[in-house]
Amino acid sequence: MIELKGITKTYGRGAKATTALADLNLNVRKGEIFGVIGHSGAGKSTLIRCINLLERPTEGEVWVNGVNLTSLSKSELQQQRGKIGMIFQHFNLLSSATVYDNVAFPLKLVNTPKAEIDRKVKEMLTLVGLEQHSNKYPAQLSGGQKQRVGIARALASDPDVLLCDEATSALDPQTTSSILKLLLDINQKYELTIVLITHEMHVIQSICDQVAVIHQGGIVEQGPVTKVFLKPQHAITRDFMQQGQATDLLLLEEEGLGSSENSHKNGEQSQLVKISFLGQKTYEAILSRTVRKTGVDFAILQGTISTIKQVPYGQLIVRFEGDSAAISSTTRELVEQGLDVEVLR
Ligand SMILES: Nc1ncnc2c1ncn2[C@@H]1O[C@H](COP(=O)(O)OP(=O)(O)OP(=O)(O)O)[C@@H](O)[C@H]1O
Repeated sequence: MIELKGITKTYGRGAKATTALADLNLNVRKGEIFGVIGHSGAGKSTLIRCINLLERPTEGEVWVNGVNLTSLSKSELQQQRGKIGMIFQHFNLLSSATVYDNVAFPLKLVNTPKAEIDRKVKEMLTLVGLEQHSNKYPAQLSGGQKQRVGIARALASDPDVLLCDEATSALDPQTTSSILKLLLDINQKYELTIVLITHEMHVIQSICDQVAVIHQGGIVEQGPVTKVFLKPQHAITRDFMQQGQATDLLLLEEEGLGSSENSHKNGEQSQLVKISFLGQKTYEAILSRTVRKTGVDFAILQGTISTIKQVPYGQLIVRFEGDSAAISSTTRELVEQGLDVEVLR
C-alpha cells in the first residue's frame, strides 16, 4: 500500500547539511494502522511528510497504492495527493472559515458540485460528532473538536490513506483517548490505512497494528505492536517501553530487590524472570498452577496488566526461589503453556 524505498532526506548543503532520513525503507499494508515512534529530532515529521511529498526525498522512491509518487509531474502528483489525507498537531484550520467551510474546502478546490459538497460535509460532520457545530469558527471550539474538524476535512475527499502528524500531542489525556477511538472506528469502518507519528508509546499501544521505531533517521526496530511491545530488542525501544512505568529493573537492582544474594537459604537458588502473557492467557491461573506443581516459591517485583489495541496482556517480573531443577521445570512448563519467559538473571 505504502512503500518507502531507500529514502534519504538531507536538508541544506555542504557544512550546514543535516541528514534527517538515511536510506530508510518502510512497508505499510492496506487497512492497517502503522505507528512510527521516535524521540525529538529522530526524523518522524520528515518521514510522514515524505509520504505525500510535502517533503521531497533527496534520494529514493515513494510508492502509494502502486503509484511511484516521486516520478509524477506536478499536476499528476496533485491528483494523487487527493487520495492522501493528513491531520496535524496544531490542526491547521482556516480561522476565518466556519467548521462547515473548513470541511468543504478541499472539495471546493477540485470543483465538486455544491449539492455533493453539502452531502459530504454533513456526512463527515456526523461521523466526527460535530453536526451541531457546523456554523461555529475554530476559535469557538475545544482542541478535541478542532481535531475532529481536521479529521472530517481530511476524510471529505475519500482518501485511501490518512497521515497523522502528532495528531494528539496537543490534547489532554481524555481528549486524546476519544480522538484515538475515533481514528480506530474510522479505520475499521472504511478500511482506511493510517500512518501516525508520535513520541508517546501509549498512542501506539492503543490503536496501532504495526510499529516502527525511528532513531537518527533510520528504523531501528519494527514489527507487530504485540511483539515489539512485549519483547523490545533495541535500547531506544526499551526506553519508550518504560514511559509511564513506575519501576524499571534498574530501580529494582538499586533497591536490592532483584538480587539473588538474600535468598540463598538452605542451598536454594533464585532466578529473576520476565513473564509475558498475551490474550486470554492473561486471565488464566497458569503461574499459580505451575508453581504449585513444581514446589517453587515466587515474589512479584513488578507487574503490568493492560491492553494492546484491545488485546489483553500481562507482564510480570518475578523472582523464583527453590531447587534449581524445580526452577528450570517451572520456566519450561510456563513456556509449554504458551507464555513467554525471559530469564533476566
Ligand atoms: N526544514 C528543515 N531544515 C533543516 N533541518 C531540518 C528541517 N526540518 C527538520 N530538520 C532537521 O532534521 C532532523 C529531523 O527532524 P524532524 O522534524 O523530522 O524530527 P522529528 O522526529 O519529527 O522531531 P520532533 O518530534 O521534534 O518534531 C532534525 O535534526 C531537524 O533539525
